[in-house]
Amino acid sequence: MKLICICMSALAVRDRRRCGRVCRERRAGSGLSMGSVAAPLRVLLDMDGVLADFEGAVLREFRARFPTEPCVELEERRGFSVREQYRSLREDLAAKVASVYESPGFFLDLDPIPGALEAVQEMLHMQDTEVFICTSPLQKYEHCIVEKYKWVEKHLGPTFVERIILTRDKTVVAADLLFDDKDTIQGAEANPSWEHILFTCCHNRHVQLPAPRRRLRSWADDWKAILESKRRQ
Ligand SMILES: Cc1cn([C@H]2C[C@H](OP(=O)(O)O)[C@@H](CO)O2)c(=O)[nH]c1=O
Ligand SMILES: [Mg+2]
Repeated sequence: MKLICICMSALAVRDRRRCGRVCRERRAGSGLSMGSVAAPLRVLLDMDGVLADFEGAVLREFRARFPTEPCVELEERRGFSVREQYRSLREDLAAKVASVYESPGFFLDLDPIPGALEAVQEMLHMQDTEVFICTSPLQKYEHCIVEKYKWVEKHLGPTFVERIILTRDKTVVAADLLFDDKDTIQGAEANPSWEHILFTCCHNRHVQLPAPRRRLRSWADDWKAILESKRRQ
Protein backbone atom coordinates (compact mmCIF):
# COMPACT_ATOMS: atom_id res chain seq x y z
CA MET A 1 0.00 0.00 0.00
CA LYS A 2 1.23 3.47 -0.85
CA LEU A 3 2.03 5.71 2.07
CA ILE A 4 2.33 9.36 2.82
CA CYS A 5 3.27 11.18 6.01
CA ILE A 6 0.77 12.92 8.23
CA CYS A 7 2.33 16.33 8.36
CA MET A 8 2.19 18.72 11.28
CA SER A 9 0.13 21.28 9.41
CA ALA A 10 -1.39 21.89 6.02
CA LEU A 11 1.70 21.88 3.85
CA ALA A 12 2.30 23.33 0.44
CA VAL A 13 1.86 20.82 -2.39
CA ARG A 14 5.59 20.75 -2.97
CA ASP A 15 6.34 19.92 0.66
CA ARG A 16 3.67 17.24 0.88
CA ARG A 17 5.07 15.59 -2.23
CA ARG A 18 8.56 15.63 -0.79
CA CYS A 19 7.18 14.11 2.39
CA GLY A 20 5.52 11.31 0.41
CA ARG A 21 8.81 10.43 -1.26
CA VAL A 22 10.60 10.26 2.09
CA CYS A 23 7.94 7.90 3.44
CA ARG A 24 8.13 5.64 0.40
CA GLU A 25 11.86 5.30 0.88
CA ARG A 26 11.43 4.60 4.60
CA ARG A 27 8.79 1.97 3.99
CA ALA A 28 10.96 0.15 1.45
CA GLY A 29 13.59 -0.46 4.09
CA SER A 30 11.71 -0.79 7.34
CA GLY A 31 7.99 -1.35 6.95
CA LEU A 32 5.38 1.08 8.27
CA SER A 33 6.75 4.17 9.89
CA MET A 34 5.12 6.19 12.68
CA GLY A 35 2.64 8.70 11.39
CA SER A 36 2.02 6.97 8.07
CA VAL A 37 -1.44 6.53 6.54
CA ALA A 38 -2.80 4.90 3.42
CA ALA A 39 -3.16 7.33 0.54
CA PRO A 40 -4.98 6.67 -2.70
CA LEU A 41 -2.98 6.13 -5.85
CA ARG A 42 -3.31 9.28 -7.95
CA VAL A 43 -3.44 8.72 -11.70
CA LEU A 44 -3.30 11.44 -14.36
CA LEU A 45 -4.70 10.63 -17.79
CA ASP A 46 -3.67 12.72 -20.75
CA MET A 47 -6.49 13.47 -23.18
CA ASP A 48 -5.33 13.74 -26.82
CA GLY A 49 -3.68 10.53 -27.94
CA VAL A 50 -4.79 8.67 -24.80
CA LEU A 51 -8.55 9.25 -24.43
CA ALA A 52 -9.35 11.18 -27.63
CA ASP A 53 -8.13 10.33 -31.13
CA PHE A 54 -6.38 13.58 -32.16
CA GLU A 55 -4.19 11.97 -34.84
CA GLY A 56 -7.00 10.13 -36.61
CA ALA A 57 -9.10 13.29 -36.77
CA VAL A 58 -6.22 15.44 -38.07
CA LEU A 59 -5.66 13.09 -40.99
CA ARG A 60 -9.36 12.68 -41.78
CA GLU A 61 -10.07 16.42 -41.67
CA PHE A 62 -6.90 17.35 -43.54
CA ARG A 63 -7.86 15.00 -46.38
CA ALA A 64 -11.39 16.40 -46.44
CA ARG A 65 -10.25 20.03 -46.57
CA PHE A 66 -7.17 19.66 -48.77
CA PRO A 67 -7.92 16.63 -50.97
CA THR A 68 -5.25 17.45 -53.53
CA GLU A 69 -2.43 18.02 -51.03
CA PRO A 70 0.01 15.36 -49.83
CA CYS A 71 -0.60 14.14 -46.30
CA VAL A 72 1.10 12.00 -43.68
CA GLU A 73 -0.45 8.55 -43.21
CA LEU A 74 -0.69 7.42 -39.59
CA GLU A 75 1.85 4.65 -40.27
CA GLU A 76 4.29 7.35 -41.40
CA ARG A 77 3.85 9.64 -38.40
CA ARG A 78 7.06 10.36 -36.49
CA GLY A 79 7.55 12.87 -33.69
CA PHE A 80 4.94 14.50 -31.46
CA SER A 81 4.32 17.60 -33.56
CA VAL A 82 1.97 17.11 -36.51
CA ARG A 83 2.81 20.59 -37.74
CA GLU A 84 6.55 19.91 -37.92
CA GLN A 85 6.11 16.70 -39.90
CA TYR A 86 3.81 18.41 -42.40
CA ARG A 87 6.34 21.26 -42.60
CA SER A 88 9.00 18.74 -43.55
CA LEU A 89 6.79 17.64 -46.47
CA ARG A 90 6.36 21.21 -47.65
CA GLU A 91 6.68 24.49 -45.73
CA ASP A 92 3.13 25.75 -46.37
CA LEU A 93 1.52 22.50 -45.23
CA ALA A 94 2.41 23.40 -41.62
CA ALA A 95 -0.14 26.22 -41.54
CA LYS A 96 -2.69 24.12 -43.41
CA VAL A 97 -2.57 21.25 -40.93
CA ALA A 98 -2.62 23.70 -37.99
CA SER A 99 -5.78 25.25 -39.47
CA VAL A 100 -7.39 21.81 -39.17
CA TYR A 101 -6.85 21.36 -35.41
CA GLU A 102 -7.42 25.05 -34.66
CA SER A 103 -10.89 24.98 -36.27
CA PRO A 104 -14.05 25.22 -34.19
CA GLY A 105 -15.52 21.80 -33.53
CA PHE A 106 -12.27 19.89 -34.02
CA PHE A 107 -11.65 18.94 -30.38
CA LEU A 108 -15.32 18.35 -29.60
CA ASP A 109 -15.70 15.89 -32.46
CA LEU A 110 -12.71 13.69 -31.61
CA ASP A 111 -13.54 10.00 -31.39
CA PRO A 112 -12.70 8.23 -28.16
CA ILE A 113 -9.62 5.98 -28.34
CA PRO A 114 -10.82 2.34 -28.33
CA GLY A 115 -11.34 1.06 -24.79
CA ALA A 116 -10.52 4.41 -23.17
CA LEU A 117 -13.95 5.32 -21.81
CA GLU A 118 -14.49 1.86 -20.34
CA ALA A 119 -11.02 1.88 -18.75
CA VAL A 120 -11.54 5.33 -17.23
CA GLN A 121 -14.88 4.33 -15.71
CA GLU A 122 -13.35 1.17 -14.31
CA MET A 123 -10.36 3.05 -12.92
CA LEU A 124 -12.66 5.64 -11.36
CA HIS A 125 -14.44 2.95 -9.39
CA MET A 126 -11.28 1.22 -8.18
CA GLN A 127 -10.62 1.41 -4.47
CA ASP A 128 -7.85 3.70 -3.25
CA THR A 129 -7.52 5.33 -6.65
CA GLU A 130 -7.93 8.97 -7.72
CA VAL A 131 -8.27 9.68 -11.42
CA PHE A 132 -7.77 13.06 -13.09
CA ILE A 133 -7.55 14.14 -16.70
CA CYS A 134 -4.43 16.22 -17.20
CA THR A 135 -4.45 17.95 -20.54
CA SER A 136 -2.78 20.91 -22.25
CA PRO A 137 -4.60 23.55 -24.28
CA LEU A 138 -3.29 24.63 -27.65
CA GLN A 139 -1.40 27.92 -27.65
CA LYS A 140 -4.26 29.10 -29.86
CA TYR A 141 -6.74 28.11 -27.18
CA GLU A 142 -9.98 29.78 -28.34
CA HIS A 143 -11.99 26.67 -29.24
CA CYS A 144 -9.78 24.00 -27.74
CA ILE A 145 -10.36 24.74 -24.05
CA VAL A 146 -14.14 24.84 -23.99
CA GLU A 147 -14.36 21.91 -26.39
CA LYS A 148 -12.12 19.76 -24.18
CA TYR A 149 -14.50 20.43 -21.28
CA LYS A 150 -17.51 19.62 -23.47
CA TRP A 151 -15.86 16.44 -24.75
CA VAL A 152 -15.36 15.20 -21.19
CA GLU A 153 -18.95 16.04 -20.26
CA LYS A 154 -20.27 14.31 -23.39
CA HIS A 155 -18.23 11.11 -23.06
CA LEU A 156 -17.57 10.77 -19.33
CA GLY A 157 -20.37 12.78 -17.74
CA PRO A 158 -20.69 16.13 -15.93
CA THR A 159 -19.06 14.99 -12.68
CA PHE A 160 -15.89 14.08 -14.54
CA VAL A 161 -15.54 17.70 -15.64
CA GLU A 162 -14.54 18.37 -12.02
CA ARG A 163 -11.55 16.12 -12.62
CA ILE A 164 -10.01 18.12 -15.46
CA ILE A 165 -6.60 19.65 -14.82
CA LEU A 166 -5.79 22.04 -17.65
CA THR A 167 -2.15 23.06 -17.76
CA ARG A 168 0.67 23.77 -20.18
CA ASP A 169 3.06 22.33 -17.58
CA LYS A 170 2.25 18.84 -16.33
CA THR A 171 5.50 18.56 -14.36
CA VAL A 172 4.13 20.73 -11.54
CA VAL A 173 1.10 18.49 -10.96
CA ALA A 174 1.60 15.99 -8.13
CA ALA A 175 0.58 12.38 -8.80
CA ASP A 176 1.87 8.82 -8.91
CA LEU A 177 1.31 8.04 -12.57
CA LEU A 178 0.83 10.01 -15.77
CA PHE A 179 -0.34 8.16 -18.88
CA ASP A 180 0.65 10.36 -21.81
CA ASP A 181 1.46 9.86 -25.50
CA LYS A 182 4.08 12.65 -25.58
CA ASP A 183 7.45 10.95 -25.32
CA THR A 184 9.24 13.82 -23.56
CA ILE A 185 7.38 15.84 -20.93
CA GLN A 186 9.30 18.77 -19.56
CA GLY A 187 8.52 21.82 -17.49
CA ALA A 188 9.42 23.88 -14.45
CA GLU A 189 9.81 20.82 -12.22
CA ALA A 190 12.92 18.82 -13.15
CA ASN A 191 11.82 15.83 -11.04
CA PRO A 192 8.06 15.40 -11.37
CA SER A 193 6.43 13.21 -8.72
CA TRP A 194 4.71 10.98 -11.28
CA GLU A 195 6.06 8.15 -13.34
CA HIS A 196 5.36 8.81 -16.99
CA ILE A 197 3.83 5.80 -18.74
CA LEU A 198 4.15 6.36 -22.48
CA PHE A 199 0.82 5.58 -24.13
CA THR A 200 1.48 4.17 -27.57
CA CYS A 201 0.29 6.37 -30.43
CA CYS A 202 1.19 6.41 -34.14
CA HIS A 203 3.86 9.11 -33.62
CA ASN A 204 5.72 7.38 -30.74
CA ARG A 205 5.52 3.73 -31.86
CA HIS A 206 9.18 3.79 -32.93
CA VAL A 207 10.57 5.54 -29.87
CA GLN A 208 12.96 3.26 -27.95
CA LEU A 209 12.40 3.83 -24.26
CA PRO A 210 15.45 3.56 -22.02
CA ALA A 211 14.97 1.33 -18.94
CA PRO A 212 13.15 1.65 -16.59
CA ARG A 213 10.61 3.64 -18.60
CA ARG A 214 7.35 1.83 -19.34
CA ARG A 215 4.67 1.86 -22.03
CA LEU A 216 0.99 1.08 -22.22
CA ARG A 217 0.43 -0.21 -25.77
CA SER A 218 -3.33 0.39 -25.82
CA TRP A 219 -6.27 0.27 -23.41
CA ALA A 220 -6.39 -3.48 -24.11
CA ASP A 221 -2.93 -3.70 -22.56
CA ASP A 222 -2.59 -4.43 -18.81
CA TRP A 223 -3.06 -0.96 -17.27
CA LYS A 224 -4.24 -2.54 -14.02
CA ALA A 225 -0.86 -4.25 -13.57
CA ILE A 226 0.83 -0.85 -13.88
CA LEU A 227 -1.42 0.63 -11.19
CA GLU A 228 -0.86 -2.35 -8.90
CA SER A 229 2.92 -2.24 -9.37
CA LYS A 230 2.89 1.43 -8.43
CA ARG A 231 0.81 0.76 -5.35
CA ARG A 232 3.44 -1.70 -4.15
CA GLN A 233 6.34 0.73 -4.58
C1 LIG B 1 -0.23 20.71 -31.97
C2 LIG B 1 -0.48 19.36 -31.38
C3 LIG B 1 -1.30 19.22 -30.28
N1 LIG B 1 -1.54 18.01 -29.76
C4 LIG B 1 -2.41 17.88 -28.59
C5 LIG B 1 -1.66 17.71 -27.30
C6 LIG B 1 -2.45 18.53 -26.29
O1 LIG B 1 -3.41 17.73 -25.63
P1 LIG B 1 -3.11 16.65 -24.50
O2 LIG B 1 -2.29 17.31 -23.45
O3 LIG B 1 -4.47 16.24 -24.02
O4 LIG B 1 -2.40 15.50 -25.15
C7 LIG B 1 -3.19 19.53 -27.11
C8 LIG B 1 -2.55 20.90 -27.07
O5 LIG B 1 -1.24 20.89 -27.50
O6 LIG B 1 -3.21 19.06 -28.44
C9 LIG B 1 -0.96 16.86 -30.27
O7 LIG B 1 -1.19 15.76 -29.76
N2 LIG B 1 -0.13 16.99 -31.36
C10 LIG B 1 0.14 18.19 -31.94
O8 LIG B 1 0.90 18.25 -32.92
MG1 LIG C 1 -1.51 13.73 -25.55
